[in-house]
Amino acid sequence: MKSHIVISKATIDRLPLYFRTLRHIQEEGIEIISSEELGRRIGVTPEQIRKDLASFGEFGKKGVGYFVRELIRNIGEILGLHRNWNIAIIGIGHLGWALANYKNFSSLGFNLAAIFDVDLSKVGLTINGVEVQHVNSLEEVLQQRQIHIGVITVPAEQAQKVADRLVEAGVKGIWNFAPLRINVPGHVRIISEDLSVGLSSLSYFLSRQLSD
Ligand SMILES: NC(=O)c1ccc[n+]([C@@H]2O[C@H](COP(=O)([O-])OP(=O)(O)OC[C@H]3O[C@@H](n4cnc5c(N)ncnc54)[C@H](O)[C@@H]3O)[C@@H](O)[C@H]2O)c1
Repeated sequence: MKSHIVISKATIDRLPLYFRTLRHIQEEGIEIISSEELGRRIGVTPEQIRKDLASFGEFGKKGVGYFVRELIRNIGEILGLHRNWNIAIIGIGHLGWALANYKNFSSLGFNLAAIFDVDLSKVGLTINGVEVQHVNSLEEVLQQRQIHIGVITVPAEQAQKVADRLVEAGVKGIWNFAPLRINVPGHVRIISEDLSVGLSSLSYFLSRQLSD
């Protein structure tokens, strides 16, 4: 990778899209793909793809295209997906349950290694091969199982407290679904998802259409 170049967040956000699309292309048995065809499938311009990939090195062959297998490997390495990340889900309610059962995470190298909840009626259940443990044992289990990423799916009022415990236990990445801003120290990376953002954007565009 070209270390002196600052990569924009927009570029990094597009890489998983390239990765996912290339994997579908590979499943179709296609070995070489042009940036035009890749762009058509993803809905971005070929120039954008070439520019994004050029930030990380030289991929593809002029006049030939990208070698699909090689590009999947390269993008996977850029995204760190060649490592295996152990993840823990905290809060196995509606959303936690859905995430725990999402099979695609494991194909990307994310290993669901622990699940916690405070509700005794859920403790002891097995979900996607992982036993739900009481949140009281969070620190001990996180250390034993070398958890890298904590997924927060508890009610908002519990989320900061859970995040503090994750940080204290040594987790370096947090994927937060609770609808509030969570504070973490600088060495911890946090990504917050807000599903209402997508719906609100749709609402914005539909409102414009209706008032035209
Ligand atoms: N359901 C959705 O579609 C959705 C979408 C976006 C965001 N969210 C957010 O995700 C979070 C979870 O939503 P949900 O619908 O799954 O809620 P839920 O009430 O169904 O589940 C929450 C779970 O967290 C557990 N819990 C509570 N306190 C805990 C603690 N201190 N430690 C461990 N577990 C604890 C509860 O026992 C329960 O099992 C909320 O913050 C919600 O706002 C939900």
